[in-house]
Amino acid sequence: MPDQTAPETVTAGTPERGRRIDGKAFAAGLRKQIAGDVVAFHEKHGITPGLAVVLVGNDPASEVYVRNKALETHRVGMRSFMHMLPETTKEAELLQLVDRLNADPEIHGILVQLPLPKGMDGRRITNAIDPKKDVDGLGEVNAGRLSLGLPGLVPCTPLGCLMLLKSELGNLRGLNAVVVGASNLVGKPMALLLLNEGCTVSVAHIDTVNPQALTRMADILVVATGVSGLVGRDWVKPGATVIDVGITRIPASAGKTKLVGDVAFDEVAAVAGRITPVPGGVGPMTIACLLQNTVTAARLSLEGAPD
Ligand SMILES: Nc1nc(=O)c2c([nH]1)NC[C@@H]1CN(c3ccc(C(=O)N[C@@H](CCC(=O)O)C(=O)O)cc3)C=[N+]21
Repeated sequence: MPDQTAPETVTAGTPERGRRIDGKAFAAGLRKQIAGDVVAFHEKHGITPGLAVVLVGNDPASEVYVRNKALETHRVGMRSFMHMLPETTKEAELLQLVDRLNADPEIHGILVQLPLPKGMDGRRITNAIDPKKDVDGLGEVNAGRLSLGLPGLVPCTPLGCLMLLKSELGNLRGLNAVVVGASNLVGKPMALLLLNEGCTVSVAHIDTVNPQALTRMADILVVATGVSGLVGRDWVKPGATVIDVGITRIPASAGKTKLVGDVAFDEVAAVAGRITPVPGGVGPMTIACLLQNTVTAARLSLEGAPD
């Protein structure tokens, strides 16, 4: 269908530039589907999926974010259990809570908000979560499964990015994908997901010499560094699909703040084929995928159980 809003200077045959990928709308559609799955799951099994979110410490931004997760969990008909622990919580107490949540049959998904306060071993906590309830997909079992291309729970942010890419581009096989950032939370699992889809994948990171030389070859460019505005127009191949995972809060006018991504949106939109905005791109997809993983975890809880 022709785009009625396109400027008249865009004629047939001119490649599309800078189309905004609406993650917020996509996430809303996904939530509708999840709400339907939750009803069907309850009708079939008499079980309502439940998600436990644990926040240690009182970072106000994290508190808002954790409350949003709880609201969205209720909106799709699932149960939400919030645990807000003081900054002074001992690692052993947190491990005890995780064990209780592991054993609780009403809880199908467990998420411990990261980063944890200094002195706590995040790896140890993450690994203490039952792999069947690890809706963040960050434990060693699920990370290992992803690296082997086996089914498992996949980290929410990369999963959301992949959904957007598949809905925009269809089959990704053979495309050149470059991931900027190699974190365990986003960059590494993103690279593995793209590899499992048949992309030719490169990962640029903090020690990469001349990352632009790599990124300029990318059909798919995923940026997850936390460095706001890092990626400018000279990093991007004309027509590429750009996914901006970064979210940084910066001061704006009149004492307000605003969110910006790792990609310099306006200048990159002029060369990219499609691009996700910040806010309204990857962020809402992350939460929708968390809800989806909770339904998946509820299904996993039935495995091995009699019908
Ligand atoms: N165990 C763990 N898992 C996580 O997935 C995790 C975490 N810890 N710690 C913190 C980061 C951050 N994160 C975000 C998800 C959605 C938005 C989001 O919805 N952003 C909206 C804007 C929200 C606003 O206006 O503040 C948007 O981009 O449109 C933001 C940030 C998940 N994280």
